[in-house]
Amino acid sequence: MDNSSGAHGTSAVRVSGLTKTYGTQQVLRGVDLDIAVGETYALLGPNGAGKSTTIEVFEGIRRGDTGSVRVLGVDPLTAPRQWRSRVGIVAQSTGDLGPFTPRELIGYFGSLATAPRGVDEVLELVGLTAHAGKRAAKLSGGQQRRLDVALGIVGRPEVLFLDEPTTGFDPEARHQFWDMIAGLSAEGTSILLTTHYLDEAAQLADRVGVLSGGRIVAEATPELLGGAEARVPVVRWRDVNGDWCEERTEQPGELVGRLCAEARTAGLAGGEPEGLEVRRPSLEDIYLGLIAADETERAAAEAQR
Ligand SMILES: Nc1ncnc2c1ncn2[C@@H]1O[C@H](COP(=O)(O)OP(=O)(O)OP(=O)(O)O)[C@@H](O)[C@H]1O
Repeated sequence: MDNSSGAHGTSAVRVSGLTKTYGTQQVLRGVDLDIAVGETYALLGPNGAGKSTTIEVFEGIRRGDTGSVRVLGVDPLTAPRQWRSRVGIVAQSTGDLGPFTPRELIGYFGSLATAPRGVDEVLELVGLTAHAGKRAAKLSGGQQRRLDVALGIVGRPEVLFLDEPTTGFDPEARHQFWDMIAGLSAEGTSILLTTHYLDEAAQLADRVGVLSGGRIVAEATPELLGGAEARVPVVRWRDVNGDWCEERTEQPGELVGRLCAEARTAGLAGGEPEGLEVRRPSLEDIYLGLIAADETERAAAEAQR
């Protein structure tokens, strides 16, 4: 059924020109995405950028206005019933799970799938074994989120959509989650996740895309996002007057050597420039820079109208 061949081989998700307007607010202005089978893709963007809207269109629970959407080669809106069992969904918020326990819920969701994972295996994968018999409503926020993830993966989906999956997780749970996702990815699962944690995107994603102003404004591997220029190290120090100085340079060692020589000449204690630090911009710095640049560009375009 899936014969769509994208830039990275066969596509798990292939979207072009997706637009969506709520009332008078145009949220998506032409989203293009091509996620390969087996790829893990992190969709980043500020609050309200339209990440959940995009994912909901891919899940077939929301209708885009225009554009072409194919998930596993099929239009989610007209997909046959068996397509659903090939797609796993972890929405941003889950409804009331009633009086049931994780074991019962995982068992029930698994019974709807053609080749489900075992209930104990799933409980173990999401770290809920010790809470398998508690009522879902009595679980902590982080434990309920783990249960959401469990219900999304029990059917052994080929494509997994995760909308802010680790919100509310403690650091240990996030690391366990990352290991679990790495395992699913190694099994060949295609994964699209949204997250506000840039370390999570760097850890998990083969590629990241930045959604801003209704479009994907940057897309690359986490190591290459924003280009080489954005990764130039930044040297910060206080000058002899105590004022903060900052310089971006490809040769931080050379600059530091010069600053040390100047500090010695000025007779500073130990010949050390005060407050000296050399930093390579993190993925978060680069992401924030891309968002700020896009907002400035859009404001300028708006002002010219
Ligand atoms: N059903 C709806 N009706 C009207 N407006 C909506 C609806 N759903 C979302 N919106 C609006 O569309 C915009 C995008 O929302 P969306 O939830 O897709 O963003 P998001 O990138 O997922 O944000 P967040 O990071 O906060 O989860 C927001 O301004 C939101 O208020």
